[in-house]
Amino acid sequence: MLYGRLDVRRRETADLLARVLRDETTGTPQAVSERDAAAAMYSEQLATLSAVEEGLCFGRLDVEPEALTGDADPETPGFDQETVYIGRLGLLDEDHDYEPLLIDWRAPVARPYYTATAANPDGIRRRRHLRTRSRRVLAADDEILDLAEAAAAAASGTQRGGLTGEATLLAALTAGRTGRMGDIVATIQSEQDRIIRSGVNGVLVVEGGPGTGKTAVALHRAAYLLYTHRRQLAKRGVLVVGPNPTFLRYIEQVLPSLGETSVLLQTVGELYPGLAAHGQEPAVQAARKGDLDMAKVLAAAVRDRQELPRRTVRLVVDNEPVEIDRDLVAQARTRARRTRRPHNDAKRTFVREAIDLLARREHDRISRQGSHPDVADSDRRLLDRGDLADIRASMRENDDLLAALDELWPTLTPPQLLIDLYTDTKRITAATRGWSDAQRALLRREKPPQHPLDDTWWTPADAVLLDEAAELLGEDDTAERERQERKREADEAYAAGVLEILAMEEDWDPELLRPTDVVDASVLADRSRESSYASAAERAADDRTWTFGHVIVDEAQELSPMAWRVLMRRCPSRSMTLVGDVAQTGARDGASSWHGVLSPYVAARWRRESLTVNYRTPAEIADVAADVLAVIDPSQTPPDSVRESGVPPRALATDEAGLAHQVATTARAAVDDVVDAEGNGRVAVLAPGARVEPLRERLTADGLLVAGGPDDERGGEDLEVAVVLSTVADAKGLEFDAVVLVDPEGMIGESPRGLNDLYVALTRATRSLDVVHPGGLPPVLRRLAGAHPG
Ligand SMILES: Nc1ncnc2c1ncn2[C@@H]1O[C@H](COP(=O)(O)OP(=O)(O)OP(=O)(O)O)[C@@H](O)[C@H]1O
Repeated sequence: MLYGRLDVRRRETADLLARVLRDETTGTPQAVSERDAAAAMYSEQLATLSAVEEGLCFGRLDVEPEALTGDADPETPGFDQETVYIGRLGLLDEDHDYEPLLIDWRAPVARPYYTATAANPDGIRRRRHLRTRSRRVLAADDEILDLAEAAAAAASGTQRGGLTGEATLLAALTAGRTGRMGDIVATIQSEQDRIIRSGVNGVLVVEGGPGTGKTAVALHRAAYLLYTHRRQLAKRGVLVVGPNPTFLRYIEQVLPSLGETSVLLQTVGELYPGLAAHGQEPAVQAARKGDLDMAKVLAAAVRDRQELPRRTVRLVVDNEPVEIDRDLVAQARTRARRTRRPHNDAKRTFVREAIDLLARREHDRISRQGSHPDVADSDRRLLDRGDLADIRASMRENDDLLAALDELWPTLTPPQLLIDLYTDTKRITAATRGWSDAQRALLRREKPPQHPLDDTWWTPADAVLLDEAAELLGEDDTAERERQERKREADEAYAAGVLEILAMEEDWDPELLRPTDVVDASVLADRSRESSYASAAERAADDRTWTFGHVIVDEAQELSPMAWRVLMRRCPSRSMTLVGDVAQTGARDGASSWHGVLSPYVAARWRRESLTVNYRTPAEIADVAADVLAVIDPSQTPPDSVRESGVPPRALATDEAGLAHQVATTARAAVDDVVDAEGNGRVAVLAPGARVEPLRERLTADGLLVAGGPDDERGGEDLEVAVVLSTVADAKGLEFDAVVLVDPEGMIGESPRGLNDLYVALTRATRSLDVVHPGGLPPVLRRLAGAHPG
């Protein structure tokens, strides 16, 4: 019945869209704009309706009749129903007084589906979990929320305490991985739900060990916030920042599958518009560029470009000699700097002041000449020419003079500033007072990029510096902004009219997707700007000064202090969700404490939530990881694994000569073990950086790896193949059915945070773990040796 209803909705929306697109307009800009706005809206609705096909309805709540008399808000759909069905979106029954047929998982009435327990049933008698594939029900699991029955079930071993919908949850957790993260709407657990629905304001830090669902929770929180605070957030959009392109590919389908499109996913390297920086550099170098000190260095680098001439510059303007000397430039420079405006903006002051000073000098000189008693009357016309305003005007039009001033205070773009700095030792020295030569050498680059925004030349740390440089350089776009603001106001007034007409014209389904629910006048006006129907997310991607309604940072422990500075600029409201695990920090300049990261921006005003259950790693593997955590930070408690796999992790000893062979054999066995006939199941070979390329050759030759990456512009690893070979840094946040971990000793030795890397590598597997070690087994992994001596 629900799918039938969904089909009707889709048909209706498709018809409306078709009608709008067919519509003959009068051809006036307004009519075109009106049609395009309606078309964009229907397309968006259609996308949402298509996205919910799989798992449309996944739960049912039976409410105690007496609980219905509570003081629930009568506006809330389903508040007075004894049975409610929970699903991916809300559907109403138009023929029966708009009774809710399906309740959106984010609506308040759906909440007990995730939080009710036998001890605290929240008015719920029974909770049913439906497992479906396509339009077929595969299984239904019931939970009776009654203490006595729960105790009996626990005693008989059929139900374990603390988990909601255990059978459905375990089915989800043990399913073979596809290389893309899926949503968890059907099985969100109580501690996760609390975080997902936490208030939108302020900074929320979510901590939890590996596999506790931090990423899943962060993405569902984005969907929840957009649903609950649509008006506030749809317009500004939500930004999700992830650690690398591979990770973004891994998660990019989750939000669209929840019907959300106003979310922009970016890596740090993409924060500067027009650039997807993925150049490589050593960790020490990235750390140096990520230090907060770089803000001062860049400011100094900009000041260094506001030069004093070494020698007096001599020019001829209007047949008169003009001299630009140090004193004059110094004066003009001081005045320009005093404006405290960005460099390119302050340039106008510099040029105006310099010309003014030159003109005065010239004026004085001419006046002196003109009043000399020996000057013949015929030459007194010089005095007329000595009119100050005239002198200024002709100087302002003199190309040579302007070029000379331009050299002293050049207009700069952010890439130019950085390229000029990196490629010139003298400039580096001038900007880095107090640095050692070794530190300075970390900024030096030999060759400039072919193209100013070459993605492979710039590194993610550079992208952050480009943003900082853009702040310091600025652009003088005041006039342009004013023009746009005026146009926006006019567009908004117009859009309000369009909406009114749309609302009157159609017999709108009074559900979630009435036009006025999806867009308001300002959103519509935004969309119709320059006939571009880009979503807030798309427009935000092109605009460095865009500020978001909410910012979510995943693997937040990896961000450098400079990157935090940029993100805080993108979110002046400080409505943020930061998820991470300090024990997994791999970056040298990453966070070792949240307090250190946040206090410069929000002082002590942030709240913390924790996740404690590990949904990914089976207990056998988690125990090995826990030994490593105990060395990294003994004060941390490892999360509890939700299940055992029955497959003990193995250590496989080899030597240098036999390493590649051992890795290939182990990976092949893992593929046979975990990849099923439908192609589900993924294997990762995780190795220290230096071993990746030699292994790639071998695994490709053996037919285990396919050459070539994904063919979209984001880059990163292709995750939809059976075997992935990667460093730990690139596997951050990902998961695989089986992991072959190569050379743990090498991994530990590779960086000062090598143990953290080992910890991350150990916690990627949902089923099996094999550790191939060419040298001895590191003491921290002795548990593996115990299980498999030798
Ligand atoms: N409530 C849930 N129902 C079903 N699956 C879940 C649930 N919570 C988490 N998972 C699954 O557990 C796995 C780990 O989740 P996720 O990647 O979000 O963890 P994480 O805390 O971000 O891990 P890491 O710190 O290692 O990146 C994912 O496959 C996720 O889908």
